[in-house]
Order: sequence, then C-alpha cells, then structure tokens
Amino acid sequence: MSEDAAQDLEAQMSKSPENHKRKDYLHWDDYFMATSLLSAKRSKDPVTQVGACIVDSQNRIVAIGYNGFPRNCSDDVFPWSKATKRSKKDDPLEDKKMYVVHAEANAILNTNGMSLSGTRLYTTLFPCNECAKLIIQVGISQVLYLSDKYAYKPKYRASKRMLDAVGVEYKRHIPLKKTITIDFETFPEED
Ligand SMILES: Nc1ccn([C@H]2C[C@H](O)[C@@H](COP(=O)(O)O)O2)c(=O)n1
Ligand SMILES: [Zn+2]
Repeated sequence: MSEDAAQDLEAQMSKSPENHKRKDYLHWDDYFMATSLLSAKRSKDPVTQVGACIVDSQNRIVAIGYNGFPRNCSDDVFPWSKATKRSKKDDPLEDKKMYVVHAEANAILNTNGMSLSGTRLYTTLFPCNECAKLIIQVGISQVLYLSDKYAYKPKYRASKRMLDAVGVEYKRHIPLKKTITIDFETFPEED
C-alpha cells in the first residue's frame, strides 16, 4: 500500500465511530454494585432484597450472594413474615430473621473457603453486626454500600463500631450512572 493510501485509510478509520472507545461503558464500582442489585433480584424476601458481591484486587468477582433461607429450607415452609409484639403473630419462630442467611454471609460462604484477604465487598444494604464479624474474620478490607436504611438500629451501630475498631473501610457508593437497563428484548440477534 502506498504511503498516501495508508494515510487515507488512517484518516477514514479515525472518523469511524467503531474506531473509538465507547464512552458510556460501566465504571468498575457501578458494575459491581449493579451485579449486587441484580443478585438481590433473586431474593424472595417480600420486604427487603439484598445483594452482595466480593471482588479481588484485580477487579475479578470472586462470589455473589443474596438474602435467602439456607439450602433445602423451603421458602414455602419457612416464614417470610416478621413477628411483632403487637400482632397476633408474635411467635418468634414465625419470624424470618430466625432463618435468613444474609446476602453478605451468602457471598462469603459462596467463596468456598478461598482467601478473601484484601478483597472488597459491594452490598446493596449496609452489613449488620453478624455480617461485620464475618467480614472482619475473612479479611475483607473495604465495604461499599448503597443504602444504610437501618443505621439507627443497634445492630448496625455495633457493626460500624467493629469495622472502625479494626480499620475495615466503608463508604457509600454514589453511582455514576443513575440507571442501567437490562433489556432482553432488544439484544441483537445472531447472524
Ligand atoms: N445487610 C443486610 C441486612 C439485612 N439483610 C436481609 C435480612 C432480611 O432478609 C432482610 C431485611 O428485612 P427487613 O428487616 O427489612 O424486613 O434483609 C441482608 O441480607 N443484609
Ligand atoms: Zn447481616
């Protein structure tokens, strides 16, 4: 190819949109929080669906989880209700909290014992004290969360107390993209 032709080709390519990097690609933190949100969609909890995603220092997802009953504890047998002292349903054994495995705990368990030292945990809801204990014990070094709706509850204050004491960082994730649409209908068909 002559030098002129090569220059023409280069000029053409630089004008073509396919030759440029996409600008609206997902940033890592949005990607992992979106993965947590997608995982939360698997939860059958009628009130609060939580998703969590653990990521290593090379931005590889090592596990995900959502809140649900333990394996083989049927959603049709165990209660998704909350026992309140004021209601007739005040039987503590009819309270979901007796049975639910939290999203963060499920994500940690889904790693099958691999080292989580120095990893980050993305969760749609701030971890409770029980999950904070696990987070600390497995060596997760950073927690990113979307909502802290239960911040006023003692469990969550205890959680922060422990995370602060041992230097596990936590920060609210402010999404760069406010909306991410997953639309199976418009996915391009194969040739
Ligand atoms: N960090 C958290 C906090 C809560 N969960 C789960 C436990 C329950 O299934 C649900 C909370 O229910 P609510 O009290 O809002 O009726 O969320 C979790 O997985 N991780
Ligand atoms: Zn928890």
